[in-house]
Amino acid sequence: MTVAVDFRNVDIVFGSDQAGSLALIDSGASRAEILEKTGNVLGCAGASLTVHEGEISVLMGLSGSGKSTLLRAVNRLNVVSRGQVLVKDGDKTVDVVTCDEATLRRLRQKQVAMVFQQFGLLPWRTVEENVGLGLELAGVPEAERKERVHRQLKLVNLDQWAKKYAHELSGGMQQRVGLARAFATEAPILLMDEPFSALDPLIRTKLQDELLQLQAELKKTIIFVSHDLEEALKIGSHITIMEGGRIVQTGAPEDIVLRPANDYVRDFIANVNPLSVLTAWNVMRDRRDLDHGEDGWVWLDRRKTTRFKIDEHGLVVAAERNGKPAVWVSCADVEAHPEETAQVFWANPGTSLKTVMFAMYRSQTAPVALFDDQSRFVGAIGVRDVLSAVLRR
Ligand SMILES: Nc1ncnc2c1ncn2[C@@H]1O[C@H](COP(=O)(O)OP(=O)(O)OP(=O)(O)O)[C@@H](O)[C@H]1O
Repeated sequence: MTVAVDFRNVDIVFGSDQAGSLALIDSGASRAEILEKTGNVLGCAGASLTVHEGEISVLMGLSGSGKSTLLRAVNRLNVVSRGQVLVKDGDKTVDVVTCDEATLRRLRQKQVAMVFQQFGLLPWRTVEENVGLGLELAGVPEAERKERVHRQLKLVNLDQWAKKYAHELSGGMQQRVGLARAFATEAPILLMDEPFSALDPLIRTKLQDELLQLQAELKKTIIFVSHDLEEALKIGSHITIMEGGRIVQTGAPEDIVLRPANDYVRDFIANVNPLSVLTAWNVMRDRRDLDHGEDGWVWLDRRKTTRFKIDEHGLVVAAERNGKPAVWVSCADVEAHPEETAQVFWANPGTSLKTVMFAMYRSQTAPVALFDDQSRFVGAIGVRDVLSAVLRR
């Protein structure tokens, strides 16, 4: 995987006593202590985070935790006090902290685009003129500019609105213009600072869906600031949780939900429904950890109600439930099957836990088997595995 942005031990201090503040950071001082002793504000401290190409990396945390500060280091809207911010620039890597002004200007025009919370549209310009602003500043000729602007407006379904002014559009539409403006630069890296938080919940959900659809096609690298964990879990490939200027945890959504690093993260996830993020993979027991009997038989559950006979290729050749022969059926077909005990449902590791639970419900709590892409048996999920994941125990 190619690295698009690499934050290495980034400290950002707002104020004039940089040396004094950095020494305090090194001694582990909190933001409040640094403020008291130096009068400076700690933006972020010791932040290390690697963002790979094509992922949506979400920075999450309470207000003032340092998310925007870190984000704005990527295009040097914030000056880094110490550390490196390495940004992929074609075949090279540029340290934004130390690069010269000309390189920075080129990065801002071609590599890194930004989408703001308050849309940041110029009211005296039409939609198309707003979308084309970055291209105009970069000196892109008019004909090419027009073509690129219209392509982007079409992408966000606003081509009919090209000649309107920002105030004639709803909030959701204005933010789509903001997205189109960022896309128009064709920059591979997008910085999004709470882009949807000024919108009402329904529009917000819709724009999140649209962003995911666009991302599936455009495959940008997106660093996205949010203070809403539901949003982070929905759109993030990785989530980084910040507290008081410091990163407290980075991981895939399910890592955060299953293994919160401290009480701060635990408080965040307290109201998250684990079913919205967990997959079969997160809760299964590996086949090696199951009870193996004779002749290739493996028990799928601790209660020993269900077992499979597995051949030397890892394929299932026979199944038994409550001592009687059973068939194995995909979870995807659960609705099509009559409720009966002589069947065992199977899923893939990527199947949602919700689907697995429904299959369990339909089979009087029988365990669910897991098969890989080649139909080999890889593990099983029993009721207890589900309960412990849902109860986070
Ligand atoms: N330009 C600045 N000058 C001085 N202090 C700043 C500046 N920008 C941010 N700060 C301070 O740095 C700290 C982190 O702010 P930051 O905006 O990064 O937090 P955040 O997590 O993005 O919060 P929010 O969700 O409220 O935007 C805050 O205490 C803030 O007041």
